Amino acid sequence: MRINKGTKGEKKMNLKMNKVTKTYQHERALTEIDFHLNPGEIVGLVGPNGAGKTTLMKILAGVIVQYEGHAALEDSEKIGSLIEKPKYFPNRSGRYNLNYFSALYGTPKETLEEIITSLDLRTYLKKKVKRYSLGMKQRLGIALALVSNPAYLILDEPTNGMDPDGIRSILAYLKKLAKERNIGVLISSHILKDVEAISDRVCIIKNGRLVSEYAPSSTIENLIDLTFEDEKDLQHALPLLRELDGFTTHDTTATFYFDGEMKPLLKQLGNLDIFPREVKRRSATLEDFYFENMEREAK
Ligand SMILES: Nc1ncnc2c1ncn2[C@@H]1O[C@H](COP(=O)(O)OP(=O)(O)OP(=O)(O)O)[C@@H](O)[C@H]1O
Repeated sequence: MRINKGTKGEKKMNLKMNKVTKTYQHERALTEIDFHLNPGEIVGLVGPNGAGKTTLMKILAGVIVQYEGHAALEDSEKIGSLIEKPKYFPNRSGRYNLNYFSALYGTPKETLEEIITSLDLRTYLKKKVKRYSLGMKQRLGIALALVSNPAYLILDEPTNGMDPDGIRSILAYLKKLAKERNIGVLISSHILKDVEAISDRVCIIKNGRLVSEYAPSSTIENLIDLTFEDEKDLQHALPLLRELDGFTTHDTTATFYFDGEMKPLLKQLGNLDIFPREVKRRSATLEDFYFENMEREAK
C-alpha cells in the first residue's frame, strides 16, 4: 500500500492519463491508455490475468513513475491506494498501525473511529497484523488508504479473501464514500457481479489496451438466451446465429442481442429440425458484455 500525501487543493479535478504506454524490460504491459476518474465516481476495471490492471493502477497512484505518455492529477490531490500487499508493521497490532498512520496524516480521532467501525475492524484491533486473515488484512489496507483523507481511492482487488457479508458491507461503504464525500474510486476485481453492483461505469482491459466501457444501468431486455438440447443442435444452428449482434456461447446456450419477434428465427431453426429447449429474454449484464468483448478480441 502506498499513501500519497500531496498538497491540499481546493478544487477537485479529475484524475487522468493520456496515451500512457508501459514496457517492463522487454514486455509491453500497457499501450496508449487514455483514462479518467471524476470526483464522486466509482469506476470498475476488469480484464483477464496479466491484462494490465495493476500496472494501470500503479501508474495512477504514482507507484510506477517510469512510463511513456502523461498521467497526473490536474490539481494536486491526495490518493489513497491499496495495490498488492498493504504496507504496515506486521509485528504490531491493527490499532498501532492505524494510530501510526493517522498521526502521520493528522487524521481527526472521530474520522479514524468512523473508518474502524465502517470497515468492521474493531474486534481485531488488538491482534498483531501478521496474524490477520487475508480478509482482515484487506480491511486494514482499505482503512490505511482512507486515513489520509484522500480525494481518490485506487483499490486493486480489495475484496480478495473477504467473506460475502464483508464484501457486501465494504462495497456499500465505498459507495457511501463516493456519494457523500465525493471521493473518486477506481476498483478492480475478477468478481464481475461485485464490480457491476458498485460501479458507475466499467472499463474493460485486454492485452494492455482499454477495449470497451460499460454502463451498468441498462434494464432493457434485449438479450436472448437460446438453450439447445445438446451441443450437436447448437453446432447445427451456428451458421444462422453467429452473425447476430453480441453472439456468444456457453455450454449449450447461445446468447445474442435481439430486439424483434423471435418467431421467424425459431421457424428458420425448425426448418433445420432444431427446436431449442428454452428461449429466455433478459437484460444484458456486465458478464455478457465482458465475454462479448473477450470473444470479439479473440476473433
Ligand atoms: N514488475 C514486472 N516486471 C516485468 N513484467 C511485469 C511486472 N509487473 C507486471 N508485469 C507484466 O505486465 C503485464 C501486466 O501485468 P499486471 O500485473 O498489470 O496485470 P493484471 O491485469 O493486474 O493481472 P492480474 O489479474 O493477474 O492481477 C503482465 O504480462 C505481467 O507479466
